Amino acid sequence: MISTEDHSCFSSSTTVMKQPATPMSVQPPSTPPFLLRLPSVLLCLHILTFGLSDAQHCYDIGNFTAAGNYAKNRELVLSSLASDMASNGGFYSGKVGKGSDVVYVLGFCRGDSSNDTCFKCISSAAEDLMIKCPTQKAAFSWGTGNPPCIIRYSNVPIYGVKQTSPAQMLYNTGHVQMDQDEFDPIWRNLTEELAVRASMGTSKLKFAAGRTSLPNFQTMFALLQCSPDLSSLDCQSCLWECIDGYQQCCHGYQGGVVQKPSCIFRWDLYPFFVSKPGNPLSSLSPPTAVAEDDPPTPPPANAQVTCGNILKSLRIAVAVAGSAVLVVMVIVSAHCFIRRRRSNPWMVLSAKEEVEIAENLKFKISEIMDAINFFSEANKLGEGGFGKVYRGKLENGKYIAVKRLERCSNQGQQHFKNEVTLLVRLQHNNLIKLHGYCLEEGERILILEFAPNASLDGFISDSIKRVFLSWERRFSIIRGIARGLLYLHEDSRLRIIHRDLKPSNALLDDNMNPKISDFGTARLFVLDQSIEKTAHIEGTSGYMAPEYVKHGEISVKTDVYSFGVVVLEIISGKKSSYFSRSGNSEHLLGYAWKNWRKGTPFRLVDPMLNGSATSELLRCIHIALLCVQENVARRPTMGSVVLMLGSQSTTLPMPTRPAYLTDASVRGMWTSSGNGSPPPSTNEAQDGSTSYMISLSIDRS
Ligand SMILES: Nc1ncnc2c1ncn2[C@@H]1O[C@H](COP(=O)(O)OP(=O)(O)OP(=O)(O)O)[C@@H](O)[C@H]1O
Repeated sequence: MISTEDHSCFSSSTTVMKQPATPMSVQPPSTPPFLLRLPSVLLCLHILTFGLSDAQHCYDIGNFTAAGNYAKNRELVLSSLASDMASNGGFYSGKVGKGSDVVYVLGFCRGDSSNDTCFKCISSAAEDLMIKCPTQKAAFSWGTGNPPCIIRYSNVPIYGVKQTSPAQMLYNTGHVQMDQDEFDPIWRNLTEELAVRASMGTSKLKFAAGRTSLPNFQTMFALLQCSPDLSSLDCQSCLWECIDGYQQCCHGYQGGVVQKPSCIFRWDLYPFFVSKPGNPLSSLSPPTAVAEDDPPTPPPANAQVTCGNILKSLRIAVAVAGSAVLVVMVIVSAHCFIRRRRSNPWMVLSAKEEVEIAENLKFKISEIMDAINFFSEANKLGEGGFGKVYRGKLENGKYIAVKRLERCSNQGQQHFKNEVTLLVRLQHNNLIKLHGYCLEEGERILILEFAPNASLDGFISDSIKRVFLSWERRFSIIRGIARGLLYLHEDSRLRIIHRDLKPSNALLDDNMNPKISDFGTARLFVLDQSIEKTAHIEGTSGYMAPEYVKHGEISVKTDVYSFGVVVLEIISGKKSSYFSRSGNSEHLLGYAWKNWRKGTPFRLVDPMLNGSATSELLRCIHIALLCVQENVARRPTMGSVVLMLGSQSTTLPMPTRPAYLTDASVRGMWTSSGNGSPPPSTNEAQDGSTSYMISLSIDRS
């Protein structure tokens, strides 16, 4: 359980005095803890003397009379809120009264609260609200409990309404004790991944917490939560604002809190949240959850800044100056605003900009119906595991591809969320663009950039269309796919593993430029994490790396493996499934390896490529074989692949034996494993390849 001292330094000067001298595990071992803490405690006290903002905020939208019905209704709704929440699992939304006297209320506790702490936090916050906002028609409180809780009431409906101001920010006055440039991407990856996870929660709980290791042996912990009534998009944008807001005000410090009426964010270098078996923290990986009995240790010192109130706080701070330390703090705080963009030059969009984009992306169902002629078969481009894809034309003449997800599938719901939340933030010439989405009338529709030449798959498996694939074109497609994957793995704001790279997910625009598509199975990854284990295998036979199929291990190298298979297919003009279908039990990778070993690699090459640049071809076979090696560590990263493809002079290491699983062996493994896994759900494509979805019983230890 979190001690009261943990919260104290952020919110109460009395409890700051009680702050125990327990050394934090996050401090460098060589420095005596009291020396490290001393200046920080001084800072903390100094900052706290200029006054903290209240945990409550009374909105200035009108007053009620103390003897009127609104007052009675408010008292009724607030005094019963704690028990209403206790019986509703920590989140409650309701209303009391009629007409102009109706009072709407909403409350939620932090996801790691116990029933007891939740109850206490809500009860005292409700009481405080009645005292501190005696006649105001709308107000909210972050509570004074630890963990905190949020209450809002208003005379207008608030369920599902995102409220992001005012915000409260607090930061830990200790500084990050490692190279900031090395630290920043790790921080961003953890917080951004948790923001996505939290936003994908349920209508009862949108909460994610986790941790990641830092190169200096410290551990970073973060927790993000939204009011569960928010939509995923609203939740995510609220959390992005918290993350960006923290960066703006407090970049460089070693912990902080950003609280808004609709969402909260906290991070630090010590375990400040509680994980119990069975609560949402336990199921998060990566980052891993903190063990239940990890003692929550207080930070060395903290200070507070109220966002939206920052300038006010700074003015007061200057007024109580006399303390050189405060002046330094002021300068540093002001400096943070300027530093943020400089420290994140690649952070192109702010959270606000992203929300605007998400809003602009909403399409009306009527617009889509007009564009694709009411889902007419004549407009159908193809069909995947989760629904059909149609070609359409918007009123402005622009062509689009409309992906309509099956109505009934839960899995489809997850895929839909995944595609929207990822695609909205990805911008690269080799990734398909998201033009919009539609969620009307029970439909889940993605409006995508239209690729006039459809998928690479259609060219490889069609002996007539394949003629158009000269070696120059194939090589340019290979390089384009490599660049798209590199962007996903290393260059975008997020680390993304695609998990289902295959020729049907490489679409071709009118210049035959490849665009990676289908992010339904894509997975966000934490930067410093090399391997994650998943119990949910999704992908297509022939393209999935063996360690992923057998053990659920995902890493960037699983995509590298799929890339290698795709390159061999492009070079050979044959699908990996071709060999097993033609009665020949040999897999494409086995065939390629055998000929490589025998010194006859050109046997693999599509006869249509006779006379093409042989050294380039040979180099591509070589690179592809490096990508599909059994030894995961030996497979190159996409960064190395792009380099190797771009220069004929880079020396390539010798490939070792590839690993592959035939379709039959995948099926056999899953049906006879006896590991309790259910049989895979499959979707057999016309070409004979099979898409798999299976939940494995894997050992997560
Ligand atoms: N943006 C697009 N432009 C043009 N054609 C497209 C577009 N998106 C998809 N298609 C076509 O629709 C087909 C189905 O696409 P979808 O992404 O739904 O599934 P898939 O990748 O083929 O299979 P799976 O869902 O099993 O991975 C594709 O093979 C392609 O031919």
